[in-house]
Formats: sequence, C-alpha cells, structure tokens
Amino acid sequence: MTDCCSTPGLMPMNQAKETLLADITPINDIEEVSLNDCDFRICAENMVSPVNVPAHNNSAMDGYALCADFNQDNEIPKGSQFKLVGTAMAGQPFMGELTTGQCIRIMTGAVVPKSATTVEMQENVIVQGESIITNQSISKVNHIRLAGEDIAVGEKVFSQGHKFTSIDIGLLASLGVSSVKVFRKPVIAVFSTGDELKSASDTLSLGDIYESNRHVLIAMLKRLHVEVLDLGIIADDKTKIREAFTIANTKADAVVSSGGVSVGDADYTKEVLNELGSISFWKIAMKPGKPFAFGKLANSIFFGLPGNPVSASVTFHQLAIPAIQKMSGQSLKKPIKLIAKTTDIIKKHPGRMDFQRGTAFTAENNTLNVTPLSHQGSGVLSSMSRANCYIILPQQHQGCNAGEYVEIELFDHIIG
Ligand SMILES: Nc1nc2c(c(=O)[nH]1)N[C@H]1C(S)=C(S)[C@@H](COP(=O)(O)OP(=O)(O)OC[C@H]3O[C@@H](n4cnc5c(N)ncnc54)[C@H](O)[C@@H]3O)O[C@H]1N2
Ligand code: MOO
Repeated sequence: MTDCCSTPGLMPMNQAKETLLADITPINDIEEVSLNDCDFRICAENMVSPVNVPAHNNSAMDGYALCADFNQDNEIPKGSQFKLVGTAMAGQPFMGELTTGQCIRIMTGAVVPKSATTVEMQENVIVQGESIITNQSISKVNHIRLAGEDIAVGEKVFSQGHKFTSIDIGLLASLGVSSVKVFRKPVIAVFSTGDELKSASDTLSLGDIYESNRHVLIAMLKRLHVEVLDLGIIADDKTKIREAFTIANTKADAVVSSGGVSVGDADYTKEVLNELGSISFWKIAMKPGKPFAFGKLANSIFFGLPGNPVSASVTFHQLAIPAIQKMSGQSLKKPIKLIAKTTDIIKKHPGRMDFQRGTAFTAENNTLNVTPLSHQGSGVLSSMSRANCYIILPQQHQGCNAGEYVEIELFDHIIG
C-alpha cells in the first residue's frame, strides 16, 4: 500500500533541497566587527596568520635549558654536569648565549636561547651549588615548543564562509588580530497564518488554538544568529497576507510563513505569492511536510511551511535552515548520518521520504540504538520535543521490524 497522502509527481526531497539551494545567492555585504563581537558571525575573507605562534622557541617545562654535546643515541648521559649561568622567565628572556657545558634556569613559556640544545625538567636534575647534574639520560630537543609549530606566519587560518566560534576568537587574539571582516546578517521575516491562531494572552473560543510555529522558527533563527523580523499572526485574509508579504519584500532577505499552503478553502498563501512573485516548487515527497512551497518575491526568497507544527519545524530545519546558512555566506556542511538498530517496529508506506522522530541511545553492548516515538503525527509536537534524532527512511522504504538497522540524524544545536 502506498502512502495515503502521497500524490504522483511530488518532487523528491533531495531534489527539492538541491533546487532550493541552487537558487540562493549569498549576501555579499561585508562589515568589520571587533573580536568580541564575531562569535557566530561568518568570515568574509580568507585569513592568513600575520605572525608565528608561538612567536619564539620557548620552554614547555620549568627546569633548565642546556647546551650539550650529544652521544650517537642523541642523548646526554646520566651524571653530566652543567654550569648555571643565568635565568629566563616568561616575558624576561636570558639575553646571552650558552656554550657547551653551560645551562640556565628556565620557566615554562620563557624564550629558549638559540644555543640551547635541550630543556630538561627540574625533577630530572640535582642542583649542586652553581651547577646541575643530570640524574637520568636526557634526549635532544626535549620540552622545546618551536616557533610557528602551532601556526606559521602566512599560514591560512580561516576560510571565507567559516563560522567563528569561541575558540576561534582565542586563536585570533593569539595572532594579535583585533577585528575581522564578516558578512552582514540576513534579515528573515516570519509570520503565521490562520484565523484559529491566538497568542498566549488571548482567551480561546471554540476552534481556536495557541499559536506555536512562529515561536519555534524564531528560536531556531536566533540560534542561527540572523536578524528576525516578527510579523506576527496574520488572519486568513488575502489583503492582510498581501500586506505581510509586501513588508517582508521591502525589509527582509527571506520570508517564512507557516500555514495556508495546502488545498483548503482558506489556504491563500500560495495564491498571494503567485500574484506578488513566483513559486519555484510546491509539494514534495517528504513526510511530514508535503505541501512545502518555495518561491521568490521581487527582493526576497520565500519559504512556505505547512501549518502542522511538526511539519513546519521539520521542513524549516531540513530545507530553510541550510538555505539561510548559504544566504549568510556560510560554507555548508553535510549533516552526519549514523546507522542505528531500531528497538521497535517502524511503520511506513512507500511514497515519501520520512523524517520520523526517535530517541537514540547507546545500549549496554555499546551499539547505537534508536526507539521511534509512538506518536508520529504531524500535529504531535510533544513527541518531537522528546526526540533527539530523526529516523530517515528513503522514499520507497516500507518500514521494518525491531532489530533492523536504520539511518538516523542526531538533532543539531538549531533544533535540539
Ligand atoms: N485534502 C488535503 N488536505 C490536506 C493535505 C492534502 O494533501 N490534501 N495535506 C495535509 C498536510 S500533509 C498538511 S502538512 C496540512 C498543511 O496544511 P496548511 O499548510 O494549509 O496548514 P493549515 O491548514 O493552515 O494548518 C494545518 C494545521 O496546523 C495548525 N496550525 C497552523 N498554523 C499553526 C501555528 N502557527 N501554530 C500552531 N498550529 C498551527 C492548524 O490549526 C491546523 O490544525 O494540510 C493537510 N491537509
Ligand atoms: O506533510 Mo503533512 O506535513 O504530513 O502533515
């Protein structure tokens, strides 16, 4: 039996994603921000290091920098004696050089003189007056952090499209960089359509529901660190929907609506979009999310999400988020898919690619297992909230028994 809600001619999910991504032009406006403001921002140029890190050969240990002759095994034998001629601290280098048989006291991070052949930990020597004696054999170039061994001057540190992280900020600081060039954040307009939709402060009448999609979408957009233009709840009224699209077209790079994209009598979103712009495709072989629509206004990209809360969240996450990332100038990374053993039967009719919701866990024998959530309905947001992964079943998959293996995708930081 095929999927009851699948109709012939639905665009395969992967084709929909490729078509949509191919239509996105990355933002090219560049701005300069200070180091402490670049977290989550997208690098707008290929960056090379202006300096060596570390800047100088320096000691990895508190101990002694020695100038020694090494035997054939590149070692200094136990019992060798060195005369102490000075001290090097971090930030206070020893200004002279050593000759064979000499050493200096040295602290972690202090510059190692060019003439020093090795550094030994203080635990491995005995101090006798103005000399030290090795209490074990010592190998060459020990405990010296070489100049440029972390990053060499001129080495590429970040590529255009990289999203800066907290650690990257530290790395940039270690290069003496105080500001970076990043792409402007895209502005994303969001609205929900439906006469039945009410805000938390409203009293519900028969048939009304509390609106949730916009809140999910805005939360995901905030995690993406883009600018959000919240256009609120729009009634099932062509004029009001037209107004919302007109505002979005002048102020936003993309507009995301939910609801009104199916075939119901009040499903006006598609109709208005056809008037003001063009629809690239509508209806895909994806469950949940069949009526997903993608198109363009004069100045903005349009994502029309289905109204059902799970359908809206999954299509937004799977299709709109990668598109917005591309629009932001970010290099796209393919999501990591894993293979897990299902603990329960999985039901599926062929016809659409399923993104079922599951909880993945490591079993006692260290194998990755997944339990499909018992309620897979497109309106059951509570089961999505309990899930930590998608169970992805290809279009022609027909379900499987407990103990069989399926592909899963763990929820990322945008949805999880
Ligand atoms: N005859 C057919 N009917 C439907 C089909 C179909 O192919 N033929 N497709 C079904 C599928 S699949 C989906 S998904 C829905 C999507 O319909 P719409 O995008 O037009 O969404 P609405 O009808 O406006 O709403 C559906 C459902 O979701 C609730 N909703 C809507 N917006 C929100 C919101 N912002 N927050 C919370 N809940 C929301 C709404 O009250 C409805 O219950 O169409 C099927 N029908
Ligand atoms: O595609 Mo709808 O999103 O199955 O409920």
